[in-house]
Amino acid sequence: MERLEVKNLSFSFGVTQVLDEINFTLNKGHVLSIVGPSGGGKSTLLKLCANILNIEQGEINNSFKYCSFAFQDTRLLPWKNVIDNISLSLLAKNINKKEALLKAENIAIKMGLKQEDFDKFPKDLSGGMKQRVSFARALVINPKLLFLDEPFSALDIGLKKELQEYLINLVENENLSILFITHDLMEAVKLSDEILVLEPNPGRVVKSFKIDEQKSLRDTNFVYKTSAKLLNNKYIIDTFFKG
Ligand SMILES: Nc1ncnc2c1ncn2[C@@H]1O[C@H](COP(=O)(O)OP(=O)(O)OP(=O)(O)O)[C@@H](O)[C@H]1O
Repeated sequence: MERLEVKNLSFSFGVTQVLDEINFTLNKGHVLSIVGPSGGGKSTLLKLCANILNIEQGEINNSFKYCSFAFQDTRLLPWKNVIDNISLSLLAKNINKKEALLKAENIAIKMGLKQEDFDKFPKDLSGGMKQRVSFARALVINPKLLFLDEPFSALDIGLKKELQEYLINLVENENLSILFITHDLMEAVKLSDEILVLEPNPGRVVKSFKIDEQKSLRDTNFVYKTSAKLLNNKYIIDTFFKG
């Protein structure tokens, strides 16, 4: 079965150790969140898993066939319009231009973009629209593993809910797997099968929580209650409030 396996992973920037002996496994069709305070090494961990940074110590085995990313900072190419930004990853896979454009348009519509937006450049898009484009670009290749780094942080609650529900549908019905980095416990509770708490200086996993409730049934009440319970947990208190 496809999986992402992280074994004894440690990492330093120069003399500063950022991650210390991280271990976890993300299985197919599961969502694993890493939560922790700012500067704790969450983004570094995700970049190592996504092969954006080189591993120094430890091991990462990723057997998922197609992986893609969405970050808080959408990193759209400013000189390309909406559809060209989305279709780029397809063209990189040698899919012919006509088919790539059609696929890009289809996913753009699914992500709530309108035909009149297709020719716009990133500078003419709102933050929410840019994030829709970023998700479309990530999903157009039909990834099996999605790396998400705080992609909902700057979004209004309506768009956040819409994109989260879209992802939950892909996880539950198409076995999408997600490695999700966030400092928002409620987001993690809404989406995850498992939440790892990353204590900073250096980043170490100090606690893991499993959530069994079916994701599509996690309403606001469930998310509030579960988050409130976690906020009373010693490890969460120590990591977020005493760190
Ligand atoms: N390229 C870099 N060079 C040197 N130090 C870095 C670099 N990137 C990150 N760091 C440092 O590594 C530590 C962890 O940063 P990282 O961005 O991984 O944390 P984070 O938990 O994702 O934080 P946030 O939630 O604020 O994004 C921080 O002290 C940061 O200053």
